[in-house]
Order: sequence, then structure tokens, then C-alpha cells
Amino acid sequence: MFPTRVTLVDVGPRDGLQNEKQPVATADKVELVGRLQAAGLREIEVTSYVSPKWVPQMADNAAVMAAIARPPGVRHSVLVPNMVGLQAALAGGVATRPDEIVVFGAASQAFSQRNINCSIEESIERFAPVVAAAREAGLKVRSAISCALGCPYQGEVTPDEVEHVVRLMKDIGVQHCGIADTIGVGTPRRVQAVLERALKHFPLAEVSGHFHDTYGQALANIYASLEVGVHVFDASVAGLGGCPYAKGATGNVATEDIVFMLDGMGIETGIDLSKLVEAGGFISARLGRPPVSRAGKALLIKSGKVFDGAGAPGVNA
Ligand SMILES: CC(C)(COP(=O)([O-])OP(=O)([O-])OC[C@H]1O[C@@H](n2cnc3c(N)ncnc32)[C@H](O)[C@@H]1OP(=O)([O-])[O-])[C@@H](O)C(=O)NCCC(=O)NCCSC(=O)C[C@@](C)(O)CC(=O)[O-]
Repeated sequence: MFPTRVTLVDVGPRDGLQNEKQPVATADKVELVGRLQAAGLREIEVTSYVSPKWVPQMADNAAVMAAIARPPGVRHSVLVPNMVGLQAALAGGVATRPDEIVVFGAASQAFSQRNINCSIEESIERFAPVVAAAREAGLKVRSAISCALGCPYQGEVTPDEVEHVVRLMKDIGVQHCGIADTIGVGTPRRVQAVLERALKHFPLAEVSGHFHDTYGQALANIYASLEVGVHVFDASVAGLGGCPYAKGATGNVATEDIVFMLDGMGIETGIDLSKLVEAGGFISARLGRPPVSRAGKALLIKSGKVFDGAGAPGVNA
């Protein structure tokens, strides 16, 4: 049952950077995607086609999609909340279109309202034509279900509430179910219980975990997910990120930390840890602070890149 191979989707360029207050140069986003590809990542969430008034950092979505290298075998995904977003994602033609879109809902009504300005039911109504049109255009459609382990506004979220949204996503033709612990409050047994609800509706290869590390539970939750066979995870290089509509939620689990753990367990990822660490060092230097990734920081220091506490100026800059 324990997987021998894991697929990691690096969401750093999107989830990792969306919350940055200072503008991140388009060229740096493009270089980050290139470095992740060079490190062996085969699935990268590049940007989002959301309102620039809501998330200004992603306003250069089309420019990033136009500039990234597209090596064979690498799949690029983007977040899309509605038809406006899908049309924008497809507007540039085959050279700039993503391979996959992610529709993002929530298991909590309160979070749905704050994040996408509508109820859960309204979000599903919005997603239905988006899913149909995206599939018609040949794109794979993933879903992300936020607050599946707890909500910053509502508090407790039950597995029944999560399963309700999983079923709604399945009914509108979504092909993949991402279970997101937006505020990092999930613990291993609860994570397993929620994943088992998703696995009632989606095949094993089409259920993934998206764990923020706010309470230090993310690696334990990934281990718990592996125990039930789940082997696809979102992660963010350097541990970047957080959701602008989930106050206090820190970054996703760092890709470097998962790869370090999986390498040690003999589980294949296809990712070159040293190149990944360099990618994390690159973006951290651009942001002017050390990586949040424990493994990333330790390996950079081990290789002679020392942080002075004031940030990470000069690391691979
Ligand atoms: C969903 C909307 C657009 C609804 O926003 P709204 O204001 O309710 O939308 P609207 O349909 O009333 O339109 C208002 C204006 O926005 C424009 N608009 C409408 N749609 C788009 C679009 N797609 N792209 C660009 N512009 C758009 C539209 O054209 C109009 O422009 P105006 O006439 O005022 O000039 C808004 O709430 C929004 O963009 N929210 C951002 C949500 C977001 O990006 N959150 C962070 C990502 S989710 C996340 O991080 C969680 C996740 C996935 O990682 C998993 C986890 O950890 O939980």
C-alpha cells in the first residue's frame, strides 16, 4: 500500500508568491519556473487568472505563461475561478495555454465568501460551465477544496462537509480532488479520515494533499497520507506562501523538506534535491529573506551560503 513513487506539484510560483506585498518581477517568476523544471519538477502551478484587484501579485499571469520554457513532459497549471479567468487563460492560444486548470472551492461557507465572494453552491454553479469548457478545450481540471481540515472564520469543518463538496466537484466533471489544509490545523488521523472521504469519489491517483505548515504538522500529514496510499502532494519551494484570505496562514510545506524525507525513505520523486535547494535559494534571495524550508536552509548553509539574519542577499542572486 505504501507508495514507491510520489508526484510533487510545486505551487510556489502561484501559492508561494501570491501573497507577497512587494511586486515580484515577471522575469524572476519565469526563472523560478525554469529552475524548478531543471530540478526535475514535472508539475508546476504557475499562476492564477483571478481578479488583479483581489490578488495584484498575479496580474502578470499572461506574461508569465508566455515566457516560461515548456520542456516536454512538464505540465503547467493555473488557478481559474470563473469563465472570465478561463477565457483569459486560453486567450493566447496554444503557445501560452496551461495543461491544467484548478477550480478552487471551499468546505466552509465563510471562507468561500471571503476568498471568491460567493457561497459554496454559487461557486459550483460558476465552476460547472468552466469545467465543461476547459475539458472541451483539452485541459485537465483539478479542484482544490480549501479549509478541509479547519477554517479561519468558521473553525471546525467536519469530514461530512468536505465530502459534500467533493461530491459536488465530482458531479460537475472535475477530474482531480485536492484536499487543502489552508491554515495547517490538520493532524494525521483527521487527515486520513478526510482523505478517505475523497477516495470514495475519486481514484487514488486523483486525490492529493495540499498542506500548509502553520502548526508544524505538514510532514506528519504527508506521512499519514502515504499510509492510506495517497501519493500526489502540492508543495512550495522554499516554503513560500500563504493565502491572502486566510490571515496568519503560513506557507505550504516546503518542497525541499518533502524531497529530503522521501529520499531518505527510498521513495522516488524524480527531483534533484541540490538543484531544488538552489531554486529555493534563488527565489529567497530575490525576496530578501532566507528560505522557510528547514532542509533547504540547512543544505544551503552546508554548501557555504550563510545567512546573516537580515535576509538572504546574495544567495544565488
Ligand atoms: C473570484 C473573483 C474574481 C470574484 O470577484 P467578484 O468581484 O465577485 O467578481 P465579479 O464577477 O463581480 O467581477 C468584478 C470585477 O472583477 C473582474 N473579474 C472577474 N473575474 C475575473 C478574473 N477571473 N480575472 C480577472 N478579472 C476578473 C470583472 O471583470 C469585474 O471587473 P470590473 O468590471 O470591476 O472592472 C474574486 O473574488 C477573486 O479574484 N478572488 C481571488 C481569489 C484568490 O485568488 N485567492 C487566492 C487563491 S486560493 C488559495 O490560495 C487556496 C489554495 C487553492 O491554495 C488551497 C488552500 O490552501 O486552501
